[in-house]
Amino acid sequence: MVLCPVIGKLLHKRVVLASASPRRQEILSNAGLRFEVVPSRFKEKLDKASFATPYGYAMETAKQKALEVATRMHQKDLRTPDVVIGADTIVTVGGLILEKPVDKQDAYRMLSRAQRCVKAVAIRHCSSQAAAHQVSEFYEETTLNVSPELSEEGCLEYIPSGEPMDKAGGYGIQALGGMLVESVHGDFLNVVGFPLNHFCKQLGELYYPPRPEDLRQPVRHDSIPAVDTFEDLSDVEGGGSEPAQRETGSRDEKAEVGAAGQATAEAECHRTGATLPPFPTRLLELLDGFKLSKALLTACKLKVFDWLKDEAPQRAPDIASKVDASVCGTEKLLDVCAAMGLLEKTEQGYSNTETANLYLASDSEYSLHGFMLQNNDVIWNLFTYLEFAIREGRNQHHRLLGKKVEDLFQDAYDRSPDTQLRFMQAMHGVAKLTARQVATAFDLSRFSSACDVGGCTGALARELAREYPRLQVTVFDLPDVVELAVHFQPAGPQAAQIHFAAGDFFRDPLPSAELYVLCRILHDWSDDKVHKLLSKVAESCKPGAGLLLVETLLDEKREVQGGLIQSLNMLVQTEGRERSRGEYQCLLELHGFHQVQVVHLEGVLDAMLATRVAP
Ligand SMILES: C[S@@+](CC[C@H](N)C(=O)[O-])C[C@H]1O[C@@H](n2cnc3c(N)ncnc32)[C@H](O)[C@@H]1O
Repeated sequence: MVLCPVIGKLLHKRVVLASASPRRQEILSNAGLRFEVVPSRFKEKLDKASFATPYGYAMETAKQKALEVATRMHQKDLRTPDVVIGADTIVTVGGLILEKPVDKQDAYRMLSRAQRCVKAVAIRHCSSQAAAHQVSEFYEETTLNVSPELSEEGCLEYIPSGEPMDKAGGYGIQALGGMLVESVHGDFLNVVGFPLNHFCKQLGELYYPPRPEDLRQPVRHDSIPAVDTFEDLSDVEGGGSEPAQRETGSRDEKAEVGAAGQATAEAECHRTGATLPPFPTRLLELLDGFKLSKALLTACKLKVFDWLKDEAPQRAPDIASKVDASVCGTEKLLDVCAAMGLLEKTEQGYSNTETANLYLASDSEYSLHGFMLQNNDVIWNLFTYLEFAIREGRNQHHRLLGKKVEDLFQDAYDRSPDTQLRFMQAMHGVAKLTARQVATAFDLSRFSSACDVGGCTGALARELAREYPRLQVTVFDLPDVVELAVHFQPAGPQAAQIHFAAGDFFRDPLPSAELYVLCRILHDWSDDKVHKLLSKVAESCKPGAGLLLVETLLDEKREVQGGLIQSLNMLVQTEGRERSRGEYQCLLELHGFHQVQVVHLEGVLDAMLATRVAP
């Protein structure tokens, strides 16, 4: 299971680890990364004196390792991998790179001082042209403190075990030497084999905008002192009792083998407060997400933001009496709303933020209040059955309502004007936010008539009419929707361009038009019904007619979470699903619509325009 979403970004890429280190491989594959192992043959003979810092030396070595593998693979099978990961490890004391101890005195000198384990990592993003490769690089540094009680005597007792004599830094942390380490400051996995946390953050910076908590731990370049002299490192870090290995595995890898030893179990034994894993802030935020949503929805349901709109700040008891709720409960709710950035809290009391005035008050022009209520009263309840939805692979209306639901729109909701109106308010709020983008995604000026099939309140029709003053738009929807649509139609010059027609798009003829619009319609329905509806639209079209489709395309490059949540939403709520661009393209072509153009809109929607060709 891939827990770290950013690792998932690499799942469909050809990733190569330029290292034979078993510990490094274990850490990366435990994190869910899929990769091939191609150990680098780069000879670690760079002139250390030409680098200002040990970090610089390690970094260049890591980069060269990745480059050597990328080049060799390209030459060998003419297929450059997508990503090559190279790494190099050094251990320093007082700015000097440690070698294997030359004698027991040297071993004692090394053992009795704090050591820094520095791992440099180069992530090479390959293209077919080597010169165009991009390299992201970072290093991670972990300090190992040896127990101050460590006596020369204790140390000298340890040295004859032989362990320190072939390890860079003088001991193996997972072996006997772990007894000497009192604390580890920094990433423990960095010492074991690979700085997984920093690696994920680095990928996150590439694939997602950095989150504030990702930036919390400062990079510590300046904590690495300059180096005066370096010894030849070829014998260092090797776990060096097997010099023959040096040809195939790098000193870096052997350092890990030596350091990591019998990893996990012993790591547990030696774990102290300083070696605890990072606090799972993001995970706990995710866990709390449903409580925050419910607080937002409850504040909307109680119309808190209506009472505070354009008003002077009010105190909790005043609001409590207006919303008919307890003072202690209201105060807690208001405080959470303030923490979420929806209210401002001052000495004078609480007031709406701009966001609340714009979107959460029920009478604002771009109000999402209806959408919030739909989420609170219907979708929330459906999501309590998410586990069943996942197990059964279907929506959960039958469980919520305790009856069989054949047609989502005609059977699922009770068709009382109140619930119908709430649904329409929800659709209206979202449609108003996106209608302008939809209306302007393509040049539609060649059409003189349009039919918005399932056009609900006419929010999109209005924007189409505004954008194209000679366009006549018919909104086609179920009879009870058309009846209530009057509540959403403001007067204005566009009113004369918009007409409503009642009917069932699966059964009744569609109004004739040069352009048909299906906005957020197809994703509600099974493939069978999608074919049925597209056949009806195709039958109603003359050659040259247009079909404007607005949906969330699953495979488009966008902020992933929104599209995927929408997909889950469709599973829980509808008979349908979100589909990929390829799937829609096939559907359109099957029904005689060609020349498909796609425009990505802000948020999760995409618009596709296709032209009906002669059958
Ligand atoms: C998800 S809403 C989308 C509304 C609007 N297109 C938008 O993007 O805001 C689906 C719309 O299809 C309408 N609808 C559902 N089944 C229908 C049917 N059989 N015939 C006509 N309209 C239908 C619903 O009443 C609703 O207005």
